[in-house]
Amino acid sequence: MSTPLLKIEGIHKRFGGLHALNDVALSINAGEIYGLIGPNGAGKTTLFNVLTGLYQPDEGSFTFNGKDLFRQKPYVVVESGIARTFQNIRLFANMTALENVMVGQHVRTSASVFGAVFRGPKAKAEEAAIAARAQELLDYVGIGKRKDELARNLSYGDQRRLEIARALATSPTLLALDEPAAGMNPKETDQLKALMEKIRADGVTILLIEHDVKLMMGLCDRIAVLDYGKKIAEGIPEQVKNDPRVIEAYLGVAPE
Ligand SMILES: Nc1ncnc2c1ncn2[C@@H]1O[C@H](COP(=O)(O)OP(=O)(O)OP(=O)(O)O)[C@@H](O)[C@H]1O
Repeated sequence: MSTPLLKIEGIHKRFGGLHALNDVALSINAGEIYGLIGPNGAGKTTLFNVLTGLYQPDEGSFTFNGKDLFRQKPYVVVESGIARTFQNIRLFANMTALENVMVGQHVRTSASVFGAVFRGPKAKAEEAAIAARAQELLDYVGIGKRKDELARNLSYGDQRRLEIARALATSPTLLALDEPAAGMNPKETDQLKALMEKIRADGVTILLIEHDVKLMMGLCDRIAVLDYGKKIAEGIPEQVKNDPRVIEAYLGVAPE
């Protein structure tokens, strides 16, 4: 079997007396769309925060693309090829859509601050290339015509697309999306599903948290279920949907 792209084992994260992640293990293969579901407070976002360096896990191991990322800083995680979006949209509200994506690219560019301030030919050429790439990414997610709009004036669905474009600007190998369909209407959700399928077809692996179970069942190759910080099930959507532990976790009662 090939080595997984991302592998975590024995991850624990405690907040005081609360055991938010309890011995969580999972591995994600390159090219997968891997879903993470579970009731409110199950630990999904905490796991994202651990995987992106925002939270330091107490125990465990974490490798990505052959590199040890256990307890690494967020910028190291991004440089290693993991990008994310947030459950609560975190855009620069008073910057344009284009500028938001340009900011996302700085992790992969080389011009120094000195060069940017004095705007030598190298800095100017690099800035033009960054703007062109940002425009490409806006086109890619379907909001190219809105490039000059301030982020705060975009519709909710377009803001979510812009967050994805900004994350893609770091040229990730794995894109982690925290509830990207939250607040979307059915049409926007369908468009988002198509966008995620396109991103995967273009070679980016996707890790996805989402409460929209129908979307998850139709989109994910595999799904893991968290409940009270523990992984209680993992498998293809059909298996997970019919797993008695999952039904109990969601409904609060054991199935008949
Ligand atoms: N920084 C923190 N300090 C203290 N407790 C936290 C912190 N972050 C998360 N928690 C707690 O950890 C538990 C897991 O929360 P988390 O946000 O990971 O759940 P979730 O599965 O993403 O939930 P939701 O679906 O509601 O977003 C919750 O009880 C939450 O209150």
